Amino acid sequence: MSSSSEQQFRGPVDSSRIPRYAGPATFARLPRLDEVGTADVAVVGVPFDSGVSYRPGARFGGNAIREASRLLRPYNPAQDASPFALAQVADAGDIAANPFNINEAVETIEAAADDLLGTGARMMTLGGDHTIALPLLRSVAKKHGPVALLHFDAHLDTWDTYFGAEYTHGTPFRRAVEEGILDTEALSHVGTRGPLYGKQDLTDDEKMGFGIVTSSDVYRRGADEVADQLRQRIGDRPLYISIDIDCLDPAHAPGTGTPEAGGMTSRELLEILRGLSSCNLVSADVVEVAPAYDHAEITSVAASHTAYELTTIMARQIAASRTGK
Ligand SMILES: N=C(N)NCCCC(=O)O
Ligand SMILES: [Zn+2]
Ligand SMILES: [Zn+2]
Repeated sequence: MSSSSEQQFRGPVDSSRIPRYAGPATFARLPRLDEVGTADVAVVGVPFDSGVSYRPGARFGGNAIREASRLLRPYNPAQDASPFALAQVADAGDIAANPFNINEAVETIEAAADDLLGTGARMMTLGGDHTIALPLLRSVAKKHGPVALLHFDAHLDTWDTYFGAEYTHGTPFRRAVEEGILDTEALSHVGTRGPLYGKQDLTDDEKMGFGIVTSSDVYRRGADEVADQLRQRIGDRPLYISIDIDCLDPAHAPGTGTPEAGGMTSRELLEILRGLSSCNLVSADVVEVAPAYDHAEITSVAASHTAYELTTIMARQIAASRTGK
């Protein structure tokens, strides 16, 4: 048997031989899951946006991120790692969720996530609107128990209901706390800003256990200090990172459904993520990319690089646990 250090994984199409704009788009031009059998990290799309409260269109986000990811290269200097050589990363295609029935869609997403996690893969999910974080977290918690959550977003997404609906893109984390699937000792929002319905929104959120790092905090304190603080709060708990692309300023991510002025830069987001590379990241999502409002792929490029950093964190940890380091 070959030693683990000699393990070969099928990586992206070689862009020096086949131009990167040729052929169908998978994330980072990686193989499809059915081409490799099983994967350590499964990149999966969830084209669902029936939970939005304002502009629709995030159902097209996953494929826009795949298209924008054609330019990613195999070596990530910021984390000194070649993620696709450290672990098998593959594109698992899309979860087909019912656009006309939110409750059924939530069940479908949870069941499909159970199947993927059941193969031993970690999930790198491309949304879709933020509703999808709830079924993904349910599935992750079945495997790991209540998880630490790092939630990058302009919004709290801990509101109660919209028009009486429990499952929407503004409510997934309140439901998750109610269901006991989050570790309430380690919950943080990052990038929060913008007007709220009332001060009570903040009181409720704090009662649920969330800490808040606003986008102004990131600006004033800097990415390194913020990442240090988050790392201390998370410790070695199993961690889920959920990234609503509207955590970025509309200048950095115009293609999204509920934009708010005064957000983080994409550089700040990527730097914070790199500062979390030692955390036990069990799965992650990038949601709320709505390409109809995008220009020149600004938003989907930012989202593809975000997913690349998250994938790199997971691949490094998988490789380290394989070699026992
Ligand atoms: N973009 C997300 N996930 N949530 C925004 C909800 C904002 C609102 O309609 O009040
Ligand atoms: Zn948001
Ligand atoms: Zn959100």
